[in-house]
Amino acid sequence: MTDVFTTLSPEWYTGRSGFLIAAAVVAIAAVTGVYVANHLNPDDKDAERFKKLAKLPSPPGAVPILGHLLVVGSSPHLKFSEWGKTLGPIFAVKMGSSRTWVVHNSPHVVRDIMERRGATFSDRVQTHILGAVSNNGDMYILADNGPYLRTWRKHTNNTINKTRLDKDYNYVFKSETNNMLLDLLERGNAGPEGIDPFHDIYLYVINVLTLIVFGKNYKKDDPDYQHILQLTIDVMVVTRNILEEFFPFLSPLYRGAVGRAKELQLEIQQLFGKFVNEVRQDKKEGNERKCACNEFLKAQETDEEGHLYEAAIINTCCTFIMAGVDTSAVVLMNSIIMMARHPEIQDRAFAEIKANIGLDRLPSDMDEASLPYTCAFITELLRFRPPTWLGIPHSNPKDEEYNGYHIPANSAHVINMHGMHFDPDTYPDPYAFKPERYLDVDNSRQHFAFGAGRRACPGAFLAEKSIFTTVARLLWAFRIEPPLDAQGNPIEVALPNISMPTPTAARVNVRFVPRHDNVERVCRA
Ligand code: HEM
Repeated sequence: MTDVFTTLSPEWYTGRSGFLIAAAVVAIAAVTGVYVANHLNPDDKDAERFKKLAKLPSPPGAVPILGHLLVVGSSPHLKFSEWGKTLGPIFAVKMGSSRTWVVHNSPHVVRDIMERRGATFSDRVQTHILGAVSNNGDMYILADNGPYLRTWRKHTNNTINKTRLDKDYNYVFKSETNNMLLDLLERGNAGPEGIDPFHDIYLYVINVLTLIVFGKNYKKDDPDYQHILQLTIDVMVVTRNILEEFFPFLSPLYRGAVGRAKELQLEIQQLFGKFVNEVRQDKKEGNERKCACNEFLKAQETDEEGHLYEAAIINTCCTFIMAGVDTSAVVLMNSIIMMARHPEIQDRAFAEIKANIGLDRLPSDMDEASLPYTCAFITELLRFRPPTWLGIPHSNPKDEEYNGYHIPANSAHVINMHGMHFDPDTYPDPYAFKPERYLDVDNSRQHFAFGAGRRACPGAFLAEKSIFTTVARLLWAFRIEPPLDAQGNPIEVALPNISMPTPTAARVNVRFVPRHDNVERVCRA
């Protein structure tokens, strides 16, 4: 905006017209100023207001160009939690030369900003790499808030809400866990060194998702399965490249990564396009598959808004798989690690399962209400080691005010799960793994693993159902024990690493020792 009072600076008027003119001009300006202030572009008025607001507290140590990057280091969540102790529940850091990052360090800030003001704080942070890999937001996980996102969140909810999952997809969790248990029964206790269940877990989570999305599952050596697994890893690697976000002025240096992201998008369109076509073909031939993709194709026939175009369907199907595979696999691997480290927790959970379900059938997700300790184990797992410590940043397209602070336009908002999940006021003895902390407390906000507000994970029900079924069945079938050294002594299974902001699934060896003789019979029944 042109600032009336800057235009009327002394240099401007004294040099040319003398004090009389100056006085007249000032008088006119005063009147005009009132008029202009009342009729300014609202954005300009806002800009004035925002200038007067306090700046968010910020830690020391920022330097030109790099901002706080050097002091933040490679474990930002750990540093944010440390800073939160002195800076309070919300503060700002400068990550590189670009936007302000706003750290949400307390549940009430997340509630006030992301939940109550979801209409304003629900864009995503955009970079060329993210734009390329997502086909400019066709993968709606990376799209800004708007009609496209709303349409796809609506279709997601219609397809994988709790009722639909219970009604249409229960068989998926049951059959896929059975396959995994039988495989582990065969290989899991063959030698003292145990086995690494990484591929069993990935096969399970990918099959759960491909069955729900495309009505199709795979064997480990199927080339399509291998391709999905590889793409999941490649997309994860390319989207982790966030230096472009921190130093946008170096954009020529990122061409290689943007090119790679475009290649991956092409690969996604080919592979997932093939899957979508198979579903379409079956539909044409009257063999409609019961799957999310088929529902999207049906909705496409009556789509008036134009958001269900081919690339959108392909990328949404792919998003379900990309968003759900690693996250669920990390949680399941962590569940195995925590079981191996805590025989007393396993024994208590098994006792609960045996008493309430018995050994003649497998537990299912319908048993949640009668297995509170098993549920508490999973909740504690999501508090103690969520698959990401900072979630996916939200953004606000315009300048905003919060509690007297100015939140600059295009800020990136992160939920610092680490700070909140280890807050001793909410979770006494926070670094201890204690499922029982959830048994007597009515704590509806138990963790932030699934994010918050309008962008909160729409796959949370699916993930919870899948994780509960798997964990309850592993506990029912096996005692998970650490591997043994040459002398037959147990080798401690390491805790999942806490230093990575987005950890990958841990690689560990454990032994799956059958708890009873019914495992094979019941799994094959
Ligand atoms: C333990 C498993 C999972 C965890 C911990 C998890 C966590 C998250 C988090 C933190 C976000 C970002 C939320 C935010 O911005 O506030 C998210 C978004 C998302 N998740 Fe999940 N997720 C899991 C499994 C799944 C599954 C199985 C699906 C499959 C449908 C899925 C689909 C999505 C999608 C589509 C989004 C983007 C939502 C949007 O941008 O509006 N997630 N998830």
